[in-house]
Amino acid sequence: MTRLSVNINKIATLRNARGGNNPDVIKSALDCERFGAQGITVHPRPDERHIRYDDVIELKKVITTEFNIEGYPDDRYMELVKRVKPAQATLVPDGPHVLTSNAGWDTLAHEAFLKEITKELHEAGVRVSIFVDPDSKMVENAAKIGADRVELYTESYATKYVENKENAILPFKKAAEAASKSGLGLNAGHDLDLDNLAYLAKEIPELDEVSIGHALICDALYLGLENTIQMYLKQLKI
Ligand SMILES: CC(=O)[C@@H](O)[C@H](O)COP(=O)(O)O
Ligand SMILES: NCC(=O)COP(=O)(O)O
Repeated sequence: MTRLSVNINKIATLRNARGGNNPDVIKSALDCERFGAQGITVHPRPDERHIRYDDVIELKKVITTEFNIEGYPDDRYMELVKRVKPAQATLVPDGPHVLTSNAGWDTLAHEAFLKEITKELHEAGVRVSIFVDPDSKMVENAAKIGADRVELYTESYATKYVENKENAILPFKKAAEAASKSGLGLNAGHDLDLDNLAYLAKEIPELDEVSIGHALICDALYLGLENTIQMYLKQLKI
């Protein structure tokens, strides 16, 4: 069954808005776990506009489910991940000033760089997932690089789902097949929500994990966090 990792970036966005500690990011992570989340995801960005590098260090001390740290593998990210040793590092090609993640890696063009980074993370005992668009060539080359998993960037699925879900899922099914043939584990994320999640999980049963933040935290404002996590988990039961 597909596991749900809750991305808590947006809780930190809210906290940072007032400069205090409300909502408490650490408590929120523990509550997500208590309510059934099977992992916690964070994506510290260089400007620390939501999750701060210090949050990541504190979170690691208390989290008991899988900890996933996403980010561009610059020196600061690598130092943090090697120190914290999460279950998984998800490598994302974001420039420092992007509003949010907006593309997957070109694993051919950046093969040598990603190979070196993957090797360093493996030496630190961290599982490596590479964020890619649903493109079989990019997936296959992630396997050549030595990654353990790929995370499929689902923004295009979420956008197209509204018009035509059968078309929206097609490239993702092909990419999932390429991952499976290449011996890679499979994650997915970005803009997944209560409308589009169940269909993704049903059509791609080999999906190991989804990481969901923005929509889940927005829904939680209306529905309450415990109730929201139960509803997401229900979407994953196929
Ligand atoms: C890697 C990815 O898919 C992103 O969704 C990211 O984790 C979210 O980052 P922000 O919370 O900064 O938009
Ligand atoms: N890897 C995707 C993620 O962590 C959350 O993306 P989103 O749900 O905030 O779009």
